[in-house]
Amino acid sequence: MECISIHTGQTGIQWGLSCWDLFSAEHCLSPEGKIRLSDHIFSTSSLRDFSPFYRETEDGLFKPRALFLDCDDNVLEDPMYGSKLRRVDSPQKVLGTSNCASIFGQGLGHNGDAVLDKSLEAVRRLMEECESPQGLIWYHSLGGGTGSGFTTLLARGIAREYPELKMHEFSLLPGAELTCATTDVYNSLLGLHNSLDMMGCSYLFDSDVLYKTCFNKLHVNNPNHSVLNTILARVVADVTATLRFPSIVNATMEDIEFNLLPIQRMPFPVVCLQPLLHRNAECHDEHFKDLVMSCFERGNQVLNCSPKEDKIIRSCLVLRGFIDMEEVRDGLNALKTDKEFKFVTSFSKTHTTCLLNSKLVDFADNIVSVPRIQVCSLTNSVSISGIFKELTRKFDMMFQQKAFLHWYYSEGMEEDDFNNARDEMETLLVKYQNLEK
Ligand SMILES: Nc1nc2c(ncn2[C@@H]2O[C@H](COP(=O)(O)OP(=O)(O)OP(=O)(O)O)[C@@H](O)[C@H]2O)c(=O)[nH]1
Repeated sequence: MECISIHTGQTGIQWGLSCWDLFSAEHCLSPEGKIRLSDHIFSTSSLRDFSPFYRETEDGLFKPRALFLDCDDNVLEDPMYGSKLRRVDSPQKVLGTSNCASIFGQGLGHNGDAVLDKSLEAVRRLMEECESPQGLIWYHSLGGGTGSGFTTLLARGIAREYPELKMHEFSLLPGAELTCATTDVYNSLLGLHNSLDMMGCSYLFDSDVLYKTCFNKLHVNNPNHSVLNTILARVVADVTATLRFPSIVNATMEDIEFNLLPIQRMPFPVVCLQPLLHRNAECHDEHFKDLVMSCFERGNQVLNCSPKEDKIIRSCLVLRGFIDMEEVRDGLNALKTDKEFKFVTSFSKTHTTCLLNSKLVDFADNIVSVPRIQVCSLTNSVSISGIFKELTRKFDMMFQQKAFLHWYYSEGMEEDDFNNARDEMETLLVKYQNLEK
């Protein structure tokens, strides 16, 4: 069951390139796609593990089932990401000539249109190489015009042609620390409207929270995009591990939706990865029980929320590395008996767990330590509604002033597009409110 990854806009491409560095290391592949036999003998992965995320070429190389799409080609100018993107096969990348100036309307409108046909063609080519495609996994920023607007345009086009495909996404919410456009707020809300319409599962990340994680936990004083992307790659590698390696739980995109997201149009689990330490930090061999409990603490999340403080709809833990079963039993018992967890009991009373005996590895440019065991929690919790409330508040402030709307209207968008996105967000907030009662 193959998954095709689609990386849109500068963030989507750069973050994606970091992810593929790590995926390749975990699957014992060289950057060119050759199997590293020496690594492979000692790893727990087998050749059959490649097929969901890699296609085999006629000359025996394993290449990512991935597309790198942008309305401009600025990423080529970046010394590190530019050289990595040049190595990607031409049919797997489509780069236009003008960026969307952080306007959703430009990605949805003429700039997006300019690269739409070639992008759809590239999707068709990758689909033809799949035996049993299950879906698409998107990577993008919600703040950028391409990441929000073009993602929406292309997702609609693909859904028309392949309505049976599942769609999941990794989306970066804008932050103030590393450049931020005033139109970010509109783009994010309009982009989230697309998430509600199209995505079966949407993992959100907050740039500012990641930035603070760098300062406070990794002690990196001046984190650039490359640093943030290696952290994001570590998290994504764990979230996708059940799709990439043999797993009993969450082995398909459909399983993930079934296990984690029982309510329609509420596709937002909160992700947390533990431990997350700088690679040069003194590494304590942490006990599984402590790692699991720390997954629910506010300061360890990738979003500014705390899944434990509000009701949990469903929750799932992905455990990786070499895990002692005694340790696991101990940890899961502590979790089960912790009275602080509040569940929406019509959906769940406890956490689901999947164990993956896949080896944790180092990769190029990585700044995070590689521990013996790693825990990633995926929690569908009411606590994420605080993020949407804050975004809506900022949106309302700008929209009431009609600030910057002419940049969107000149691309053919209308007031109703904004009203509809805002109404959908209100419906979502009410649904969360009702669950908390
Ligand atoms: N984490 C991370 N953030 C990035 C990266 N590149 C840009 N950003 C941030 O993403 C936001 C803008 O999104 P981009 O991805 O640059 O925009 P885009 O989707 O290409 O859209 P346009 O530039 O409007 O065409 C800004 O807040 C940037 O600081 C990256 O590689 N990693």
